[in-house]
Order: sequence, then C-alpha cells, then structure tokens
Amino acid sequence: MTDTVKRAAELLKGHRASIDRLDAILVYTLGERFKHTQAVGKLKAEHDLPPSDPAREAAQIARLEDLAKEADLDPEFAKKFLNFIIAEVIQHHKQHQT
Ligand SMILES: C=C(O[C@@H]1C=C(C(=O)O)C=C[C@H]1O)C(=O)O
Repeated sequence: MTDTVKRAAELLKGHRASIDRLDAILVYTLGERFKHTQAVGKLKAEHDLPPSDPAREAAQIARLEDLAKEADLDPEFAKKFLNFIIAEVIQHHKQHQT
C-alpha cells in the first residue's frame, strides 16, 4: 500500500466514524421527536382534534427551508424529508383515533 493510499484509507475511516456518530444522533433525535408526536396524537384523539394540521405543517416547511439554506442543505431535500416524517406521524395519529 502506498502512503497516498494509506492516507486515503485513514481519511475514509475518520469520515465513516463521524457518519456513524451522526447517524446515531439522527436516530435518537427521531426517537425523541416521535415520543412527542405520539403524545400529541393522544391529546388530539382525547379532544376530537383532526390528525393533521396543514397550517402548522406549512409553517414548519417554510422554517425548515430557511434552516436548510443556512446549513448548506438542499431545501427541497429538507422539505421532502419533513413531509415524509409528518406523513408517518399522521398515520400514527389516525391509529390513536380508531
Ligand atoms: C404533531 C402534530 O401533528 C401533525 C404532525 C406534525 C409533525 O410531525 O410535525 C405537524 C402537524 C400535524 O399535521 C401537530 O399538530 O403538532
């Protein structure tokens, strides 16, 4: 193995270690988010509120797009990602209501 290849292998290992730590943060963050959304789902079911709140979602999407731009993240990707999570949350909320 040449020095250049060894150096590249070291850099790759370092990046992958960071990626693994960041993936753990994402999983724990999502776990915490779903705990709160489950509590919201129970509250909504108890008080006959609809599972989805389009006005709240629109405000969250607008905020996330601004945050994504600040963070050098593709705002379209951020929007798709949040919509994906919200769709799952709404399914959970519907289950609370049945
Ligand atoms: C969690 C809520 O319920 C739904 C899910 C949302 C979310 O996951 O952020 C946002 C709005 C609602 O459509 C809420 O109303 O706050």
